[in-house]
Formats: sequence, structure tokens, C-alpha cells
Amino acid sequence: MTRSSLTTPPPNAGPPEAMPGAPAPGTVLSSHYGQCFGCGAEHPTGLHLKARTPDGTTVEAEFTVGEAHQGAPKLAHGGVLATAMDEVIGMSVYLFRKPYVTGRLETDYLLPVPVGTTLHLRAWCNGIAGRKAYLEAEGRIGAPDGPVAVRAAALFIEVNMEHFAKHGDLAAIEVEHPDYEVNP
Ligand SMILES: CCCCC/C=C\C/C=C\C/C=C\C/C=C\CCCC(=O)SCCNC(=O)CCNC(=O)[C@H](O)C(C)(C)COP(=O)(O)OP(=O)(O)OC[C@H]1O[C@@H](n2cnc3c(N)ncnc32)[C@H](O)[C@@H]1OP(=O)(O)O
Repeated sequence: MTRSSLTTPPPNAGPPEAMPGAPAPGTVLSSHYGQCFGCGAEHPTGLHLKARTPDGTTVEAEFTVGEAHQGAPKLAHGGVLATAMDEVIGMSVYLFRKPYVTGRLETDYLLPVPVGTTLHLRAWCNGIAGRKAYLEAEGRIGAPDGPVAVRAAALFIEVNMEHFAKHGDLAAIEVEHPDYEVNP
């Protein structure tokens, strides 16, 4: 992965802490919002990612590129592929049971991805320093050990639930996340 210093963990970064209530190895992770373009089952043309954690620290999901995801004819749009990276990385931060948002997302496109391709996505955390989480993801064509088509490195920033209350629709999130409190 070609990455900038902004997505490279600093020397003082440590491993993520195991949080109480974090999903156990083997857990299928539910969608965080039904209308999410990345994972929402109710979104008509979204990516419909269904993620799972095989080991409690990494996240895997599959994304089959559809007609609604094209840039050039019959090829996936790069921004849609970046969305897949953002989403699977977001799911891997979800393992920490704290709200985070994407601060920076860097993407390498290594191979074109035709419509109909299933990308096998994987994301993991390289370290935490204060509110900053340093994460990485890859998308492989056709199989978990297939050729890498996309790589991403990201900096996610920890926020509190007031972030979503102030800027978005907290009530809608609370319906799906009664476990999160705005003022715990
Ligand atoms: C979306 C989830 C909603 C549901 C949440 C509920 C529960 C969670 C449950 C499940 C979630 C599961 C899955 C989620 C899956 C996918 C999610 C996709 C994620 C997204 O798609 S999310 C949308 C796009 N995202 C935004 O909408 C962020 C807009 N933005 C801001 O809201 C602010 O910008 C913020 C908060 C980022 C920072 O603001 P702030 O005021 O709190 O803090 P500040 O600016 O001081 O930054 C603190 C330190 O981070 C450094 N820093 C900040 N930004 C940087 C950058 N870009 N590059 C390099 N460094 C950066 C600073 O340099 C400083 O570093 P230092 O401490 O060293 O000085």
C-alpha cells in the first residue's frame, strides 16, 4: 500500500483495546443503518455489504459489483470501490464499540473491476493513538486469495454520539443502536 504519513501509525500507537461487548470471533456484524449506502439492506442500489469478523479483530465481506455501480461501461466506478473500502474499514472500527468517523481515506486502484465481479474485502487495524485509529483494507477479485484490485489506508477519528445528534439524525441511529447513549 502506498500511504501517506497521515495514515501511518506513529511510534506511540498501540493495539486496540478489547472492549466489553465487542463481537466475538465468528460473529456476523449487523448493518449499522438500513439506508446506509454501504451496508443498508433497504438501500435500493447500495453495496449491501454483509460483514463478519472471523477472529474478533479483522472484518471480511463480499461486494458484487452491479449495474448501478459503473463508472466506465461495465466497469466499477472508483468512488464506489472507495466506498466499499470505507465501509469495511468502518465495520472493523465497529469492533471497538466506540463511534468513529472517516477523517482520511487513501486508495490504490491496482486492477479494473468489471460488473459482475465479486470483491472479497478484508479490513484490519494497524494501531490506535488517542482518538486516531489507523486502518487498512484490501479487495481481492473472485476469491479471498484472488488478485488484489483495491487497497486502502485510512485514518478514523473517534467521536461521541453528540456528533451524530448535532449533524445528523440521532433518532434514526438510536432505533438501530439502542446500546449507544448520547450522554453516557
Ligand atoms: C456512520 C456511522 C453512523 C452510526 C454511528 C453509530 C454507531 C456506530 C455503530 C456502527 C458503525 C459501524 C460501521 C460504520 C461503517 C461505515 C462508516 C463509514 C464512515 C464514514 O464514512 S463517516 C462519514 C465521513 N466522515 C465525516 O463526515 C467526518 C467529517 N469530519 C469531522 O466531523 C471532523 O473533521 C472530525 C470529527 C473528523 C475531526 O474533528 P474534531 O474537531 O473532532 O477534531 P480535530 O479536528 O481536532 O481532529 C482530531 C485529530 O485528528 C486529526 N485529523 C482530523 N481530520 C484529519 C484528516 N482528514 N487528516 C489527518 N488528520 C486529521 C487532527 O489533526 C487532530 O490531530 P491532533 O490531535 O494530533 O492535533
